[in-house]
Amino acid sequence: MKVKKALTIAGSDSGGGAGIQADIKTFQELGVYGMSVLTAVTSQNTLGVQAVYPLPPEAAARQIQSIGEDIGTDAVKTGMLFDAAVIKSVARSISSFGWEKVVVDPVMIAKGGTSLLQKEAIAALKEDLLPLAMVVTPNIPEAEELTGMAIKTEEEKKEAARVLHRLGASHVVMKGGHDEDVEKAVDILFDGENFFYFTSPRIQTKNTHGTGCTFSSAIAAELAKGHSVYNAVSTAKQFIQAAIEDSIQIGNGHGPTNHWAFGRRNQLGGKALE
Ligand SMILES: Nc1ncnc2c1ncn2[C@@H]1O[C@H](COP(=O)(O)OP(=O)(O)O)[C@@H](O)[C@H]1O
Ligand SMILES: Cc1ncc(COP(=O)(O)O)c(N)n1
Repeated sequence: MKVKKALTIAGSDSGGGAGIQADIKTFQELGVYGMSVLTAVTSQNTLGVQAVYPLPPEAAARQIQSIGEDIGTDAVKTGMLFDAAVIKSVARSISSFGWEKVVVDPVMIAKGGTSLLQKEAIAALKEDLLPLAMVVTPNIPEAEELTGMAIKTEEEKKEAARVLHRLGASHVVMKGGHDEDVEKAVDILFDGENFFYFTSPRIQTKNTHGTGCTFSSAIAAELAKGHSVYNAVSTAKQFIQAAIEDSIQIGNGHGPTNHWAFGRRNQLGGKALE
C-alpha cells in the first residue's frame, strides 16, 4: 500500500498537546505517514512550559538528511525552531532536498508567555525560511513581529499578508484565534492576488493548547495528499474547529484539542462522539 508522507520539524511538548506530538497525531488522523525532526525538547504541561532544552543545529540537519536520503517526504511543516542557527540549518537542508510543499508556522511564544524563539532569530525566519514557504501561518502577534506593524483592523491584516507575501511566502494565512471578535474566528488566506475568508463560530473554551500546531500540520497533511492550498486550508479549518469544539479533559490548565474529533464526525455523518 502506497501512502503520502509528511514531516514536522519542531519541538517536543511532553504534555502531548502541541509541538511534534500534536503534529504527528494530526498527520495520522488525516491519513498521511508522519515523520519528525526534533529541534528542542520542552518540559511542558497544560499549566505552561517549565523548561526548554534546545538541540544543536546539526542535530536538525542530520535528522533531515536521514529522512531525505532514504524516505523522502510529500510535505514539510516547521514549528518551534528556537534560534537563528537552527532556522538557517533547517532552511539549508530543506533547500538541498528541493522540498516545495513547505508550511511555516512561525512559532514564537507559548500561550503561557514562554518564549519558544529567540528575539534575534526573527531576522533569520524572514530571510532564510519565509522564501521557502508555500504557506506561512502567523497568528496576529507573530504577524506583528514579522512585519513590524500594529495589526488591529481587517485592512491592517490584509496589508500584513501583502508584506509577508513580498518577503517570499507564496501564500499567507492570517489566523484569527487571537482576535477580539467574540463571535467568529476568521482566518484570511492571501495567494498574492486574492483574499479568501475562512470563518467559524468562536468557541468559548480554555482548551486551545496546540491549536496553531494542529492547524498548520493539517494544512501540510492535505498538501501532501495533493490538494490545493485553498482546499488544504479549508480542511484544516474544519479539523481545528472540530478539535476545539470537542476538546478533551486533560490536565489542570489549558487543555489540548481533540485530534480524533474530525475523523469521528466524518464517520458519524457530522455528529461527534460524546
Ligand atoms: N476559540 C476558538 N474558536 C474557534 N477557532 C479558534 C479558536 N481559537 C483558535 N481558533 C482557530 O485555531 C487556529 C489556530 O489559530 P490561533 O489560535 O490564532 O493560532 P496559535 O495557536 O498559533 O496562536 C485558527 O484556525 C483559528 O481560527
Ligand atoms: C513545543 C511547542 N511547540 C509549539 C507550541 C505552541 O503551541 P500553539 O499551537 O498552542 O501555539 C508549544 N506550546 N510547544
